[in-house]
Amino acid sequence: MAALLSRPCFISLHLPYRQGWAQHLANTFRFQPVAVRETPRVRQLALRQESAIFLVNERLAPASTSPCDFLYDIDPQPTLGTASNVCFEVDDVPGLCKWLQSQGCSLLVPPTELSDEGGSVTYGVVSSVVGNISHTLLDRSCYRGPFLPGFQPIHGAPSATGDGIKITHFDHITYVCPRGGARAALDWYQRCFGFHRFLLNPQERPAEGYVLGGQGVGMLLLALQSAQDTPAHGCKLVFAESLSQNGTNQVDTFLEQHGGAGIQHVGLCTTDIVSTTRALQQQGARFFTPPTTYYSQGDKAEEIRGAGQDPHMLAELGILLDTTVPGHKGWSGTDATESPSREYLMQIFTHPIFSEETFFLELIDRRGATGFGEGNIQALWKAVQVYMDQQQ
Ligand SMILES: O=C(O)C(=O)Cc1ccc(O)cc1
Repeated sequence: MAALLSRPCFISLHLPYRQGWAQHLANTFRFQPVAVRETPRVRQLALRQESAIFLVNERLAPASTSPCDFLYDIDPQPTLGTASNVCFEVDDVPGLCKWLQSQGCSLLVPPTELSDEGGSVTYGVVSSVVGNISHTLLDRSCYRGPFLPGFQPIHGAPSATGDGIKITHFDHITYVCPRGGARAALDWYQRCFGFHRFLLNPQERPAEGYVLGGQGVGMLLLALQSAQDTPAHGCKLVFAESLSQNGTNQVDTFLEQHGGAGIQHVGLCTTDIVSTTRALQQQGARFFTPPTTYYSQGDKAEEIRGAGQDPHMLAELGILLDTTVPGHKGWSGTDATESPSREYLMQIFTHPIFSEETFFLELIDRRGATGFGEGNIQALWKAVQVYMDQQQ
């Protein structure tokens, strides 16, 4: 009985003492604070934009917390900033927890029922096989309140509407796995949670995964999609593993500075990346800018124009674009501009959110393309390299 999981209900972030990132998420990214829970030791704030919800967990005192201080989550020791929990809605929390335990998974919080005037929910927390990641399994089918029992609603907070920011849902969650660990993680999520394999690129061989090589990128990517989701709206899980020899890339740096495997980034789906990026930059969000050669290499400008976008505008904002053609074996650099039915995607990546070079956010605007393009990942890795050199 593998679980049938739907789209994530929320992604939970843990901040070290006195790192007020919740304000940034609200003021800069225009996530709307919808509910709060405060105890003498912790504050938990739920912020939402359409169906994307972050639960931001803060410590209110430097003293160590107990594992049960955070409701619907557990405390991921040590205390560095981390995105460590993904909550999925499920139908039968006790049945699923029992089955996961029979598969050798550790149950961190047994099935627990909580209620208030809005109704009742049942949740449990299990640990993932990847790093410090845990999953809250939640049945809120009998709950009508604004967020979850135990939280106070926040009314009247400003919404993003009218700002040009258009974020609709979580598109994907990318995990960094230790070397040799991506395949085992993929198998675990398929077996335990019923996720389906998803090929990221027309060139990907299912047995090998999407291997990116050359020009400084050595990485293996494998991806899954939850069983109930459609390709257009499903949240994917992406497992990244470094294959590179020199150990100074984005994936190895994550492992080193995060103290092990975990969630590296969350892709936020936007329906208008140009207006969203412009608005976020005006609010002070910092994004990686690709090398200037990105827009002048080969026939990139032609490819961008062929997709109906303006190369100068994308270059000014730092937005990346990759094209594919349905049924065609290549991605960017192919003869995509000759096809009327091309599919493409645009992406941009924020600087790391915490003081370590670890977790970041991505904006992704999919125009029919469901995977990722190698050209964009190469541009990101180069931009990160320049950024890290400047930090030293
Ligand atoms: O392009 C994306 O959004 C991905 O999720 C692929 C990816 C994985 C790891 C990286 O360090 C950079 C890119």
